[in-house]
Amino acid sequence: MPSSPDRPRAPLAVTCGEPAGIGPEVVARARARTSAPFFVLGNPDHFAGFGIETRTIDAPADARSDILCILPHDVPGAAIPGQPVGAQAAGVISAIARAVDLATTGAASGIVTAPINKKALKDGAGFPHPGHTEYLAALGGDADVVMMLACPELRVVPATIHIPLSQVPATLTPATLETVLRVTHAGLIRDFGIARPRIAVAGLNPHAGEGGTMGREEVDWIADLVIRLAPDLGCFGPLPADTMFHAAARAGYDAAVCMYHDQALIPIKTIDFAGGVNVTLGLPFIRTSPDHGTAFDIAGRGLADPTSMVAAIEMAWDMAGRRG
Ligand SMILES: NC(=O)C1=CN([C@@H]2O[C@H](COP(=O)(O)OP(=O)(O)OC[C@H]3O[C@@H](n4cnc5c(N)ncnc54)[C@H](O)[C@@H]3O)[C@@H](O)[C@H]2O)C=CC1
Ligand SMILES: NCC(=O)COP(=O)(O)O
Repeated sequence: MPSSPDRPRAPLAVTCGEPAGIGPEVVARARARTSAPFFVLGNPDHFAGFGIETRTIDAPADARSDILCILPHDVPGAAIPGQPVGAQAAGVISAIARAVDLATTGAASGIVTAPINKKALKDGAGFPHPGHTEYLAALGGDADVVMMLACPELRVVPATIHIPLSQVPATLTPATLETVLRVTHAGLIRDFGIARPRIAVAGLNPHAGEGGTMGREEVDWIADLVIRLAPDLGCFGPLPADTMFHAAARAGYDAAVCMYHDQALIPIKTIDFAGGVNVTLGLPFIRTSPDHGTAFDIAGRGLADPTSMVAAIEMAWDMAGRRG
């Protein structure tokens, strides 16, 4: 059942992510750093040992904000830092689907995903998706979704996501870029409260092609598309990507739509790796995630910084409040 202004919001559903990674640690440590209500779906044993009091609950409505509440989910066996266990992969995946069900029925206000290791899920359970974003799009009825990474100084959207660089030019089409721009525009209004979003569009090629001398996509179609959509979507460009992320340039837009994964993610992870949040726009439910991955190199060593997980939880909670 969806929430409304006169009914208390349901807690957030946090997924356990890869047990061999830093997900359980950052979820546990996040509990002490935010008052937003959440529970985590996973194996309670995986959340012990972080010095955070835990409690197993029977239903989302039992979640409390002063204690780490765990709704048990079948992810069998011990968590071994840095070493994924094949038999756990199916549970990691089904926890995501269960969280989506809870959000869809209103038992959860939204979902926050702890990081998964894509290779571990492929090896362990044949996971066919390159990441959460694509899996959630499928669970959301093949929704047109957009990956946005956001921190206080910058929001970026990669128009193509988890594909080889060699496939980017063929995957980018006027139709796909138009969809990305429309979903981004709608998300900035709905979830970030920006009445008239300004969207900067990066070029694909060095110097945004420099008039066709370094690649033709910009002159062949990107510029025309951006001009056509500008009155509706407040977009402009294509801009040379190397000069659109310095502080003065960032002040001129609310989000930068980039052509491929690293063009978008390198600037934001450089500016604010600790505080960045990954949010999926276009889904019929709220989903955020920390910007980092499973970090096997530091798992189990007490070094994981929970700041991004805290920011992801608080962003999802704010969005839930905004949506009502
Ligand atoms: N939302 C998700 O499920 C995401 C999953 N991944 C997956 O994570 C796996 C590892 O990816 P990598 O590229 O190595 O990125 P990573 O983010 O896991 O690690 C990169 C570097 O940052 C450090 N680091 C990451 N998070 C940290 C934290 N909270 N505190 C302190 N240091 C931290 C790590 O120790 C490592 O040196 C891959 O399988 C990737 O696909 C990556 C990004 C997001
Ligand atoms: N590099 C971002 C990333 O891998 C996160 O992807 P997703 O699992 O949120 O789709």
